[in-house]
Amino acid sequence: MMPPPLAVRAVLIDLDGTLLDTVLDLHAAANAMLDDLGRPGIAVESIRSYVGRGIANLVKRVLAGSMAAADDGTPPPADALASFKRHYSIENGRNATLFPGVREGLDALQALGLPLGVITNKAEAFTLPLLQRTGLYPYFDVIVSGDVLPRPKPDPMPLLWASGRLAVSPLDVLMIGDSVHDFHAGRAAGCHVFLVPYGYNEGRDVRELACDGIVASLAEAAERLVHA
Ligand SMILES: O=C(O)COP(=O)(O)O
Ligand SMILES: [Mg+2]
Repeated sequence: MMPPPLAVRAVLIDLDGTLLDTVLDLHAAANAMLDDLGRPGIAVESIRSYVGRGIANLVKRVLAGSMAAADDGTPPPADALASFKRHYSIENGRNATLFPGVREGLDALQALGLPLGVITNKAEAFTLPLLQRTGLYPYFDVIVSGDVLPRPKPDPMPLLWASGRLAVSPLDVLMIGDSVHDFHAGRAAGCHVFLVPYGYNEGRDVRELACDGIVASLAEAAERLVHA
């Protein structure tokens, strides 16, 4: 049986793994960087699990071949990071695709009169061109990238800031994401949280997380909402 509809005043949505499948572009940039460094390439499946904590952490994980490389608090080597950024600025959006139900879902959310935002850990220099190239940019009233505030997801700061920009209480906001970072950021901000099972989540199953709903698509998320 369907749960009763959730009443909200705004919806914030994660980018990589929720709106767009960006893993092929990230994979191409990672392999071009490894080639610059004279190192062998990496499998696309590794990239899929390494996405989610921003580009500096992605580069560290690619160089180390390990998820844990993101946790040591050091920056990545400057030459590797510069190479990745140079290649990603060319690859960004080339092979990125909307997940099924994204456009229908965004149209339905707009039809409900809900303001929409993007909350991503991707750097702003890549977020804005990507949203423009994929035609999603006009849907959003606020876009918060990973490098525009002192603390990115899983900190609640980007969600609290976006809620303020939209002049709504975070308690009336739904965060839709694909990962444990979206879940923790949403919970800490006091937002409702829906998760999609088709994204990246660092290789783990989002069903392990006690969120307010697992939705197969953004279209299904929209069906479960009403405007408060
Ligand atoms: O880690 C990244 O670069 C972006 O990830 P996000 O859009 O899922 O926050
Ligand atoms: Mg994501």
